[in-house]
Amino acid sequence: MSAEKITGVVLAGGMGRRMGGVDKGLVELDGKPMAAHVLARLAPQVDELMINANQNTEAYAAFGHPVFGDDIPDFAGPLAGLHAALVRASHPLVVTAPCDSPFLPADLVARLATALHANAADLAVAKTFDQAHPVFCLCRRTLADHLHAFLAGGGRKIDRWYGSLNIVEVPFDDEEAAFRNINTRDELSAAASGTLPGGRD
Ligand SMILES: Nc1nc2c(ncn2[C@@H]2O[C@H](COP(=O)(O)OP(=O)(O)OP(=O)(O)O)[C@@H](O)[C@H]2O)c(=O)[nH]1
Ligand SMILES: [Mg+2]
Repeated sequence: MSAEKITGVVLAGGMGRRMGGVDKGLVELDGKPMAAHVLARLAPQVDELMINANQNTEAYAAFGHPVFGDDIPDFAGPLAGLHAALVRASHPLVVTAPCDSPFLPADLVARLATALHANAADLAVAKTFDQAHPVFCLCRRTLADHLHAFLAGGGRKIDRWYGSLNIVEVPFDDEEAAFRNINTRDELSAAASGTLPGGRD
């Protein structure tokens, strides 16, 4: 792990429309909320852990980590959650993981940090083959003002913000299944039974 300390943030601020408008992080997989799966995988990889959620704050607080919502209203997307995280993090680096990817790699943070430092990048982001996984990123806290300006100017698209930065894409081709992403009820049942391929972002 890098000498610079890292704050981990579980992004659970979405509306879960493809699952019928539920709070996806609280939906259970194998008897445990999906956010709890993600927290358990991320906890050993970071020095501080927080949760970004815009609804059901008390339920998220029960996981035992600080919970905060977006500063920008009306579900502006994952960048709003990342911005709120950057301004609250205690540590110089912030890593994000979405609440709906319960199998995330155990070496996610180590590999992102190695690449970030080796390339002197502002942000490291995971990919498998040619599929980007933009909500799995490790980001310098000093980007908070830059991101704020992007959001204040109406920017919402994560790829467009990344396009303005010095980023490094980190291949996880050997761990493709770990990025399995659960957006619908069908994908949830498939993940529980472990029989069907998972969904994409
Ligand atoms: N903070 C914050 N996070 C968001 C927002 N919208 C999506 N996210 C997060 O971004 C990640 C990827 O989002 P999606 O898979 O599209 O989740 P979602 O938006 O809840 O689901 P859909 O409504 O079906 O698209 C998840 O971790 C979401 O919680 C938002 O407005 N604010
Ligand atoms: Mg969405």
